[in-house]
Amino acid sequence: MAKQYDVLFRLLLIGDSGVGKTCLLCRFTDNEFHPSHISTIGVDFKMKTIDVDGIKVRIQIWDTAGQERYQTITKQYYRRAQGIFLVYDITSERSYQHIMKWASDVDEYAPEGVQKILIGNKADEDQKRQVGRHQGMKAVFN
Ligand SMILES: Nc1nc2c(ncn2[C@@H]2O[C@H](COP(=O)(O)OP(=O)(O)OP(=O)(O)O)[C@@H](O)[C@H]2O)c(=O)[nH]1
Repeated sequence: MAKQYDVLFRLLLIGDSGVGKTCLLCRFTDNEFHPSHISTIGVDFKMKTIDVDGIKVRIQIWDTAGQERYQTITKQYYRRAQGIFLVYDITSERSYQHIMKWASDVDEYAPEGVQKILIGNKADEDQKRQVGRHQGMKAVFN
């Protein structure tokens, strides 16, 4: 049987509960959006294979629970990540302030040199924005 992919990347979504991590993942893998918030319990993952210049790249994205009570479990997944998305909600100043905490967890638990991307989610809710565009663009990582 032909190999289904050439390279595999393990990516991780982290951020406060309710910022929209699961929704980002569903949009990316299935192009779906669910308006309800069903909190992730522990961790979950989805995969998608994309073609990059003829190379089959399998992306395995781990979706973690933002709730404090699952953090002992979720931190165990940082170790194997090659890339980490740190997600906040532009309508929640609090979720943005917590990015510093999430970033320090990455420094502590993820491999050195892991790639980090900051995502300001819920961009469609601009009228409720609490985090300015420039604020979001300011470097929050070392
Ligand atoms: N308006 C708007 N709502 C969104 C967006 N993304 C997610 N939501 C809503 O925000 C709520 C939380 O989304 P989830 O994806 O479940 O949040 P989560 O970060 O995975 O939460 P936990 O699993 O508890 O960590 C849901 O009601 C979503 O419908 C977005 O881009 N725009």
